[in-house]
Amino acid sequence: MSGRLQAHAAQLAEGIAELGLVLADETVERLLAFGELLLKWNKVYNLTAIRNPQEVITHHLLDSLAVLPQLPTAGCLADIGSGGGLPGVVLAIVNPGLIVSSIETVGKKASFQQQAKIELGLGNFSVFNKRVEQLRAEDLPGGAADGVISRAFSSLADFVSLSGHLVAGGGALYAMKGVHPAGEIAALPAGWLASEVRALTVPGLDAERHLVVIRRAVDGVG
Ligand SMILES: C[S@@+](CC[C@H](N)C(=O)[O-])C[C@H]1O[C@@H](n2cnc3c(N)ncnc32)[C@H](O)[C@@H]1O
Repeated sequence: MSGRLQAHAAQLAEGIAELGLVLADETVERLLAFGELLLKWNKVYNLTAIRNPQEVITHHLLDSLAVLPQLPTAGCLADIGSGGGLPGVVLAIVNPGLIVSSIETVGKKASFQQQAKIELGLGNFSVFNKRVEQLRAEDLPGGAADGVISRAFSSLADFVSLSGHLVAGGGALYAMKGVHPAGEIAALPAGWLASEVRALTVPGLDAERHLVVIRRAVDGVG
């Protein structure tokens, strides 16, 4: 593979090792290929504020990979407000056993993701160009999702209100956040609880990152 990210391939490999992940060379090549697509099409599709190749590695690829150990490894995962496919495309690339549905309301961003799906040969990835609140659980491949994730989408309360109907019984919502969102956790809608708030370290990213896991109170956690 050639392209602007190739000069940063070693940084990606080191970051993957630092996260304790073991990925096949072919998988790492696919991650780089997705990063190249983001860089190539960003101007046309207005996908992300990040235009620097090194930041594509840290802010997009490694940030998305950092949550991997906390997520279900099989079943269905829905990514809400996925923009240029983050973290959904990355998670689909590294986990072929997971069926990933990506929900994005802006047509050109969804089109980019569909193109990435084709170019990267992602059979376990589907894109829905819809507002999440208009999507029914039965529209997802496999029905209600075992996990529903978002990054930079909304407050935790809005995430739960707009997307909670897509979570299967016993499943969870996963919100990728910056600083510890204590105030947002206190404002969660009735019937939902933050069962875990985990501080994450992302190699090369000098910023606070947290993953908030939210479950229905009836699932007996809290
Ligand atoms: C700040 S961007 C984050 C994109 C991506 N998750 C990331 O981290 O790079 C939020 C995205 O949510 C999408 N969005 C906003 N409201 C939505 C809704 N109700 N349903 C689906 N997508 C929505 C926007 O179009 C936008 O692409």
